[in-house]
Amino acid sequence: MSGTWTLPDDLVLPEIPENHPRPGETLPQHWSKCFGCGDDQPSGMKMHCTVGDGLEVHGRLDVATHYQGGPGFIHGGILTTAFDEVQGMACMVLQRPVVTGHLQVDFARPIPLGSVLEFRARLDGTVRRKVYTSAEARIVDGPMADPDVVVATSRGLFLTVDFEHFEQAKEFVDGVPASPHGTSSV
Ligand SMILES: CCCCC/C=C\C/C=C\C/C=C\C/C=C\CCCC(=O)SCCNC(=O)CCNC(=O)[C@H](O)C(C)(C)COP(=O)(O)OP(=O)(O)OC[C@H]1O[C@@H](n2cnc3c(N)ncnc32)[C@H](O)[C@@H]1OP(=O)(O)O
Repeated sequence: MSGTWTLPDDLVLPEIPENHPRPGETLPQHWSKCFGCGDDQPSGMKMHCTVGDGLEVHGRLDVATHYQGGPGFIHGGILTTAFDEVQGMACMVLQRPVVTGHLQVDFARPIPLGSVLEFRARLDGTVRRKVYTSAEARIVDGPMADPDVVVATSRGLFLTVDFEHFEQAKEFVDGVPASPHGTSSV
């Protein structure tokens, strides 16, 4: 990673709640209209995440042709969105809503269309409402697949918020969500 990112010394590691999905199990979407994970968002990426060991979460993304940036390669914003999603999902263990405060991505290798990306994200610890996360991506299938090569990395700071944070925008939710506000997994 070339960016600056320093983890604080006083990080707290959360306990994994009894009702949290176990390793290998799928994490529920946090919001059905979410562009990253929602199954009621036709234009979205529909990413699914599973629980890994400890505080790790795994996600996959099929790099579709309409995710194109430069000719033949993924758009950097799409890759950033995928990191935002899986790192946000790594915060789900806290069982509180979070929003992204800061996200920094290093694009280490080009990622061609048709790739299948595997993401490994983790919650590194919390300080008060601040949630520190990190993640890597690898191409596990497709034309330039090499699961030993990290093609991108990300560091993200999330902030826990109250549900009221989303109340102020509820008028703007499009259509009728499949899982109404406040009845998602947490
Ligand atoms: C999207 C969730 C839907 C609801 C689902 C509900 C439950 C699901 C559970 C979990 C969610 C699971 C998965 C989520 C997956 C993906 C989600 C994608 C997430 C997004 O895509 S979300 C959209 C983009 N996101 C925003 O739309 C945020 C806009 N923004 C704000 O709403 C405010 O900006 C906010 C709230 C971030 C902070 O505001 P605030 O007033 O609450 O907090 P305040 O300023 O007091 O800061 C407190 C401490 O954080 C430090 N701090 C703050 N910001 C910092 C920064 N940028 N860099 C470094 N440090 C920062 C301060 O320095 C201080 O630090 P200290 O404690 O040390 O003093």
